Amino acid sequence: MAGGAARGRRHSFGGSSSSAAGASGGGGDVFVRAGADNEVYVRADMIDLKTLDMQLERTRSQAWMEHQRSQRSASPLPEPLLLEWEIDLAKLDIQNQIAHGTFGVVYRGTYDGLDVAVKVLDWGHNGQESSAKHRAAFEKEVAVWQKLDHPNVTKFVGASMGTSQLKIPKKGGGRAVPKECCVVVVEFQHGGTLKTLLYNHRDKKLSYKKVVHLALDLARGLSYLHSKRIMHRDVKAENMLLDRKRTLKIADFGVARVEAPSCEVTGQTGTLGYMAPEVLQGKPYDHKCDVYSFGILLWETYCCAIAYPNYSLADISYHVVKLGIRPDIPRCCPRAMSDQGSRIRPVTGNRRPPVPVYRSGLAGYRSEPVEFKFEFKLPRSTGSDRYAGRLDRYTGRFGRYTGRFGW
Ligand SMILES: Nc1ncnc2c1ncn2[C@@H]1O[C@H](COP(=O)(O)OP(=O)(O)OP(=O)(O)O)[C@@H](O)[C@H]1O
Repeated sequence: MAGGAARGRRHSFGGSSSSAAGASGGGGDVFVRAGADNEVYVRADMIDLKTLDMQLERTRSQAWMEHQRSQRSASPLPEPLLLEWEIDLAKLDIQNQIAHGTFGVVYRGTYDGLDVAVKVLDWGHNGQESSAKHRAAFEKEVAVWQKLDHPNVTKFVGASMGTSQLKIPKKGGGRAVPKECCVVVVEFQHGGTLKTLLYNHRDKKLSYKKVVHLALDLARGLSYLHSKRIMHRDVKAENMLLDRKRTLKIADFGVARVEAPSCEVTGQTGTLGYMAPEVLQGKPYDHKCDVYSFGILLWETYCCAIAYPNYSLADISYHVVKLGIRPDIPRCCPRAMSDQGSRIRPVTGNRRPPVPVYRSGLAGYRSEPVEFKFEFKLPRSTGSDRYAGRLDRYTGRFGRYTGRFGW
């Protein structure tokens, strides 16, 4: 009460205390009574302003905390914190189904207004152990993909590690939506897969210029991945998507691995025809296995055909590993792409002349290990030396594949 009075009348004190009468205490008293109504005043010279300010501050902060607490209890549950890559399901609109993958369904949709492909993963009901394994693989895929940013790599938008709140329209048909599903959202690519493009050109082949553009896109994308120490391990036509301008984008990091420095991995991962001999044999391998697959895919892109159609694992292993057979390069292939004569050298140490393997065809294939360099120049007709220059630069990085690659 006294404090309140003190605050309320502080300004009126002025020099009035000297005229105050009827002091209630000795010279040290703070309070004085004055006037007929015995009003209580405070002696200005005795007020400890510092303590008063501290008290005031304490009261104010208590009131503020009280206010915050009441606000919190009035509002609904706090928003859960989203991880860096976690999608906000409220912004996801799933539309029609576009494909069935091995472990789920791919839908088209939008995320926050962006055209996206939504991969809803379903690992079946093969027991908790298998599901945990797949989940761990999925987490790895997300961890690899979310950090990537390159024009030739499909852009990762986000993921959800397990949700029961997906709204999937029934009309698409297909499998029932699993109760708890993991979801990957990536930028939608409007041009379909490279596999479809090659199939559509099985009769009328792609122009050479287009082949080189696609090869460059793939080379740049792979080179970027390798610079981040990532092996894709499943380079194949199905996993290459095209945008509206037919720029190639590497997709599907399901089996991609981050390569530990100076470390090789084992395990047969990939797709038969694209697997490097060392992978087929179950030997240790590193990022060079992608270079081998790149070569096979380059051949497929040029020929608009499948490298080893209808081969079983046993057939491919026998032909590729034991006989050292590789796809035959057509004679019509421009020398700039096919003639690796000056680039293929035995790495056995003896300086024999370069081996123009492709000319002799499969019958004359030399099986000694060769150093293969993807180095081709555009012919003048394409009117662009720029690409040749870039490709040369890229070649430097890719030029160390020393498997049995005998074009
Ligand atoms: N970003 C995308 N834009 C457009 N279509 C896509 C996209 N991602 C995937 N698809 C389509 O979905 C198909 C399957 O996708 P994806 O290969 O990622 O699934 P998957 O389950 O990993 O399949 P698999 O393991 O059999 O290779 C692709 O072939 C393509 O047609």
